[in-house]
Amino acid sequence: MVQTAVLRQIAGVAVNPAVPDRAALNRFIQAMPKAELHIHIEGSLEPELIFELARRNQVKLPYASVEDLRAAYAFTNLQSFLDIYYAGASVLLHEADFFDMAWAYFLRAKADNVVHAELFFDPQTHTDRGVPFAAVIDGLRRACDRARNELGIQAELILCFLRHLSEEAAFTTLQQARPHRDKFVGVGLDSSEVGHPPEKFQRVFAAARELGLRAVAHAGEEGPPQYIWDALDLLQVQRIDHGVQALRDPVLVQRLREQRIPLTVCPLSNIKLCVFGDLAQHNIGELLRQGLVATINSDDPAYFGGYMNQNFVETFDALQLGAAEAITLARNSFEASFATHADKARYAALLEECCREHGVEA
Ligand SMILES: Nc1ncnc2[nH]cnc12
Ligand SMILES: [Zn+2]
Repeated sequence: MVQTAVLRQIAGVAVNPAVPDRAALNRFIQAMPKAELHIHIEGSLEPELIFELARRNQVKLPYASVEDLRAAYAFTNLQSFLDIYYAGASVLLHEADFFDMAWAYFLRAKADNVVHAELFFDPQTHTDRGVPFAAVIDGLRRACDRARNELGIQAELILCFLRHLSEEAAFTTLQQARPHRDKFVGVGLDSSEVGHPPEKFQRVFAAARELGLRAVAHAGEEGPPQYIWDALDLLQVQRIDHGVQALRDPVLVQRLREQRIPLTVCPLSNIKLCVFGDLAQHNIGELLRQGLVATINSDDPAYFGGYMNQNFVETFDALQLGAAEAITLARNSFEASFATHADKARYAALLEECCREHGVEA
């Protein structure tokens, strides 16, 4: 049924006179309310802010200038990116630094009409350098609260364990997080995927679920479909981050479709990290045609060349997607979010209003 509905929508847009050209479609995408569910807040740290914080905190960087740093953003795979990403985060020392980083992201997200955002953060990247856990989470939480009050963006935090580190280190982090339980909604799993399968973190995810936390995990970014199975069965996650390798396993696709397990896909990230050769080869169109609850997200926008709307517009151009897919992706993002029922209803109403204003069939 779901698949039929998607196909009908896709068929509809090809002849939809309400969206006559790419420029009109881009205006609709720009205005469309959307949720961002896969953003590493440390990956929103723009080179300019890295240099400003380095100066403020007297941290020496191995790059002479913003341009020098940007020139180093030529990645061949996930690990080549992570090495630079962790180096960039070394300028974050104080509560105010975490606030400034997240606030800069929220201003950018507002410009893209993001109405709901769930931010990943990597506490171990900071606590391992001696930064107190409280400085990290309090700065981020303060920015989330201000985003809600001043920008109308509902924002939540998801604590990610670094999978290249040990299970014991993840347990220590969960312990540090316990007094701050009310400041974040879930746990995730990120960093180097291949060689660090979900099973390594089965017990720590069980402990997190005991605390009433939601669970998500990166799986099937570079790693095999089996990691997606294991994230679902062993970690009992509610969403899969990336998941683009799922199409290699038709039985897995059937499960994802039937259980409506969302995939938080990040097209520009996948190109920058060489998961696909170019956007025309990206499989997000196919994921939608297969009836999966796929969403579009920016991952690490300061490193990968674009925030939400850039991801949408470049992907839509390359794959010749239309308004029907844009609406499906926005709806999927709300469905996949950890928003309350009341907020989900409000987002749906905003989307309908946007469709009406742009003459697009909802
Ligand atoms: N794309 C990505 N995959 C895994 N870990 C990450 N940490 C930041 N970005 C990441
Ligand atoms: Zn990610």
